[in-house]
Amino acid sequence: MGRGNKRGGRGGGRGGRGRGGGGRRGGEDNRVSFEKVPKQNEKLEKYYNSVLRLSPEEKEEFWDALKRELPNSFRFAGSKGHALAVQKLLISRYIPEISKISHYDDTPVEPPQVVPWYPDDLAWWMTTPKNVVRRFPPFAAFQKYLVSETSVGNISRQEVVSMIPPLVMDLQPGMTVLDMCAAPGSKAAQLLEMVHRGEEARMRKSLQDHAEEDGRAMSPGLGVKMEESDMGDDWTDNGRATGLLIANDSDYKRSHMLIHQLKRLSSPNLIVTNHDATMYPSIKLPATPQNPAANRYLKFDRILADVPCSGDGTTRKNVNLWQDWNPGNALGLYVTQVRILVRALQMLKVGGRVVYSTCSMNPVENEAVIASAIERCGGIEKVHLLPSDDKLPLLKRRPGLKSWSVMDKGGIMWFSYKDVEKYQEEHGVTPHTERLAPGMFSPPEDSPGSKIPFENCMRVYAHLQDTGGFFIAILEKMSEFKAKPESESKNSNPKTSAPITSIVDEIMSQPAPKDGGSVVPTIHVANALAEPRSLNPDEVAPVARQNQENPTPDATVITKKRSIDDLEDPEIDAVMQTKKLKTKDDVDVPAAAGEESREVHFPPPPGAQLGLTTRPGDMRSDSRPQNRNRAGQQFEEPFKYIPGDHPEVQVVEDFYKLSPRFPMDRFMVRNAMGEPAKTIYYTSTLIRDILTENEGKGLKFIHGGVKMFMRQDVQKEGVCKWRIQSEGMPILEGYVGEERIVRLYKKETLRKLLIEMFPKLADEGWRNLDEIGERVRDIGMGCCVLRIEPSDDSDGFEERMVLPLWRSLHSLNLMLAKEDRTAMLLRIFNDTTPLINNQTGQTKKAAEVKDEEDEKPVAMDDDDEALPKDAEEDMPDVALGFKVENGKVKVDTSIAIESAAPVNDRPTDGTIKPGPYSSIVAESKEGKDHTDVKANKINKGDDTGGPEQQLNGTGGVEGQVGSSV
Ligand SMILES: C[S@@+](CC[C@H](N)C(=O)[O-])C[C@H]1O[C@@H](n2cnc3c(N)ncnc32)[C@H](O)[C@@H]1O
Repeated sequence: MGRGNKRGGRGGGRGGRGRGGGGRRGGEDNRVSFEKVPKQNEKLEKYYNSVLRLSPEEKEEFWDALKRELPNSFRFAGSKGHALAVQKLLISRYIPEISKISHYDDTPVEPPQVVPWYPDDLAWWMTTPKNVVRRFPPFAAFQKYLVSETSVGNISRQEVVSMIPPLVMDLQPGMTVLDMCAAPGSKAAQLLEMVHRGEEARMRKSLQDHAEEDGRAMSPGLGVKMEESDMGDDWTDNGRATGLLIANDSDYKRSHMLIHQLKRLSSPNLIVTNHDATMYPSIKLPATPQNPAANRYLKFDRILADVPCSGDGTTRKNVNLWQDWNPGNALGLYVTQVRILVRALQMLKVGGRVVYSTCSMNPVENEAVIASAIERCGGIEKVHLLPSDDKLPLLKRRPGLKSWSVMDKGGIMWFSYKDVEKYQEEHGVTPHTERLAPGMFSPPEDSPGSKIPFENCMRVYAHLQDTGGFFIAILEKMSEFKAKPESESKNSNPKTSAPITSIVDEIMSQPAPKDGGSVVPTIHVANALAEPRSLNPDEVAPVARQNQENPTPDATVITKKRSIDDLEDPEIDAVMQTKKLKTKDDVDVPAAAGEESREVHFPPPPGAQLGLTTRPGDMRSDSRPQNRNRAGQQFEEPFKYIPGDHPEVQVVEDFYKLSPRFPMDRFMVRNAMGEPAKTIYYTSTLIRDILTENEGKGLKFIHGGVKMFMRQDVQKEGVCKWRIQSEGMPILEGYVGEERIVRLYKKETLRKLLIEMFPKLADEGWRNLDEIGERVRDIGMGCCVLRIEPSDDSDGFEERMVLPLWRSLHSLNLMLAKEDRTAMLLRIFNDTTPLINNQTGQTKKAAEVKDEEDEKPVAMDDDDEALPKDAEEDMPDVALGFKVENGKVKVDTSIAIESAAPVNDRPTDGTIKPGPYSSIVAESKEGKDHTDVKANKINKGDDTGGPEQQLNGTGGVEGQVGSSV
């Protein structure tokens, strides 16, 4: 059921969404501004009218479609089972309602429809514009559902073409995957879901298989039949996913957007890094017992290179492109795009695949980049451009271009580089032609490049299925190669090469070791030093980039989905880094005399051993609160693993009666001391190995690990102060002993727990809690696991869920953030009852402050750029101390400890936000007094404060709704 035909652009039909009638527009602002922007650009039209070779009839459809606003699309995210459950609601509850709406203004309303080529009906789109859905009252319930499920990560508002690249990667669970340019992270989220595909079912099966050995009662939900095909092949770790996703972005702020996006998936198999992808560093792996002396480096099974591009496929969303498009944009990006793709191919395993994608239609950024990268990596014997026609058969697309012309900055079309050379012989290099390079042109007929099967690429145009424009190519590495230095490639622009380039080229062209390890960017600067010296690519990169790319205004092009403001940051950072890296102290350690090639890349900065790390973005080895560099970037706290026999781990093991089959050697903390202070994280083994092996080597790891336990001040002896976090729950709950389990079967009981915070247990209050009343009355204080079991009962659940519960002295509380409670109430009960907070006055007040903060606007689309509301939360922990002086709690920023307060309550600048502290005067190290904060009582860990405040009043709870393992 192709939607393209239904709405088919072509100037006919309704002329696209929102065009019918002349009445008042439903969504004013955006739509009006969309319609106001003149959709003409002479050069753009001239270029694509020529280069795409569309028939006159198709040209009309093409331009019509590009001028219409984009359909409203979304994807059900998370594990397949859970995504399908949320999708079912759309079908059963909301589509029937929307079907009753015939028109808004004069425009007919179509209910959402399935995107035909997306697997399992998990992607949907609708013609009614977002603004209408937001504001037209009959859509209110549907809008609430969208907002609520988006806020908890069950729905991703993503443009449909942006969903394509992950789908053609053939990513299997267990694989190692790199997303080189990942922010804001909608594709990375898809990739991470694929890394975890089948995990839920496998873990259930594994628990089932070991129930007897573990001496655990089986939950009814665990016995359900599972399709073998849903389980995948990743069995080596008791069903837990063993694969890995590294999501990277060179822009520090954007890499934190990425954390925000991906954190919702609570994956212990994820690392976020912040590197320039053109020189992505090699990642070391631990030596094997068989060959302890050999260096091993991580190579990837799959890499996504969704590179920065001119974005001219997004005119339907970024309407200003009509005004801003300029042929120089693509020319400015080509070099970076080729470098990213070459680096991707270097870091692949033999047999591994790179998917290269852009939202540009320009062959200079697409086919030309593919051809240039293949040429530099040794030709089509080394790298295959794979066919893609077997992928997503219902997706309408066109094959890649076999030949194309290039438009220079002035709008002149050139058919070959020979013509450019001839022109330049006569006129010299002009500003319009200076950026043209041989590799931007289609390979000459007699060259090896002409054998590249460009038709294997996918070109998606707006008019084919009413989408944005996109380009996708799948490349497979056939054997190892030594990449040609850029300066030796006949495709590069000879006029923009600079001597330093060869240094970078040499770094980037290191051959991979035969053992399947990866390239170590090690080079020798023979003339400069008596002994060979290794250089850190970060040292030379920005210089090389500047020399080579010779930035002009064109170099700061509009990369897709980025505002001009956003663009300035990386450039500034690069310059700042360049300046900084020129200092002697940052120079790499010389290799030992006589050593052939020492693999010292990204050395620990001077003083790192002493805990005095100062380089921007390095993993910090110190714990000083001096946590920002001049560019405002935060330093990262180190990742320190704690041994399984650590006393705190032992306490946890004992309190929760964890099965001995649970791996206790994957707990990690983020402070230099390596001591559990506030949060204990959990990661997969591979992530542990990577974070440990590369510590202090200059890799910019900015996120890794799932919060598993959070410290809680509890006054009663014998109560474990480590409460389970909802994001860690799916990983742990199957291993928790019966002593800490509460089973719930009735929807009505859950509804009470969701609506009412801190229901009282004392004074017979437990009687109101139906089937769990007696159990929660009798269970010991502290954290427990609430298992919501499915049953056939009319008041029973279809889906199994597991949630953390806190038993206080006199009350009980579900450890869920407010938006999670609200989303669950809506999803399970279609209930919008306001929440009741039984906290005492002061605590409640703090809760309201937090609620107000929650109201701040958030990006509604996962493709959108707005900094997420909890971006600050995503910032690395800041180590701060507190001291009591004259009866007042003061901040001592010189003390390097992890605070017991939730991270989002902790001051980062010497000031204090309302949090679980006493009435506080915050004081910075410099002794400056800050505003007196009306805050909560000191955390007493009881009904008068403590855990509840941290959970609902003042933040500290994040995570997924209804972990469903
Ligand atoms: C097209 S966007 C990526 C969109 C992303 N894949 C997604 O699906 O949400 C390109 C990204 O590349 C980043 N970028 C630009 N130059 C880069 C470089 N040299 N290395 C790594 N990332 C880069 C930009 O900050 C931007 O976030």
